Amino acid sequence: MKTAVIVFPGSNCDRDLAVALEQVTGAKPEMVWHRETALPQGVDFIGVPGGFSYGDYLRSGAMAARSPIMGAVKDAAARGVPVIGICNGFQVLTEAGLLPGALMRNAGLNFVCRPVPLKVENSQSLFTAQYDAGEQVTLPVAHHDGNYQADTATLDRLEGEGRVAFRYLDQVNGSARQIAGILNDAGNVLGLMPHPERVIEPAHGGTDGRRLFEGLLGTVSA
Ligand SMILES: NC(=O)CC[C@H](N)C(=O)O
Repeated sequence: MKTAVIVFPGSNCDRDLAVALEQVTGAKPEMVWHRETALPQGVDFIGVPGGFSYGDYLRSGAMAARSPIMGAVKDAAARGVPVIGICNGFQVLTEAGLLPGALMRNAGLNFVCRPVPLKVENSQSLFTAQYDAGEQVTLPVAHHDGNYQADTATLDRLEGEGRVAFRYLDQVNGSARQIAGILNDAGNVLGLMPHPERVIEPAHGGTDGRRLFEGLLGTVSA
């Protein structure tokens, strides 16, 4: 399986994601610098990592969404290649129009950095097939712009189409309907604020993130 991790100036979770992908797939991902215009031939999975791309200037993810590589990411997503955007990656994917809504400043205006309990709302997606529906998991968050907002019609559509993948059990950042992660309409793009790549082995203090990557292994052809 060929995986790729996009790297922007200011990304800081790219290596954590690379380690997670290597542990689960057995192969190192290609690290793709934002100035590239093409992805590795035959890429099976694309990760857009967390961090502070372009220093979060303008709006978190706004400048990265306009990087040269994002054209290729959009083309791959349109072909059905699974794409995950974690934290800043989620912000990039909304800014790029690959996911609806926006990540606003946290309601409490604080940077929130702690493990949070979540409910797996959809266990049928490419990314969540290894979880049980309604299962509670704990994943860490670390962000100041995690307050997911969209208009009511969009929120209703996300709920109605089973596109809310993860929901916070507690109020963490002011997100509408406590949404922590959403899918695109085709189901091959996931954006989530919590960091599954930070809890993949017991030494991390938890392993609840590992099954997300293992689920992909089972659904993406080798
Ligand atoms: N960990 C991250 O990806 C941080 C995301 C983003 N820059 C924020 O603070 O909201």
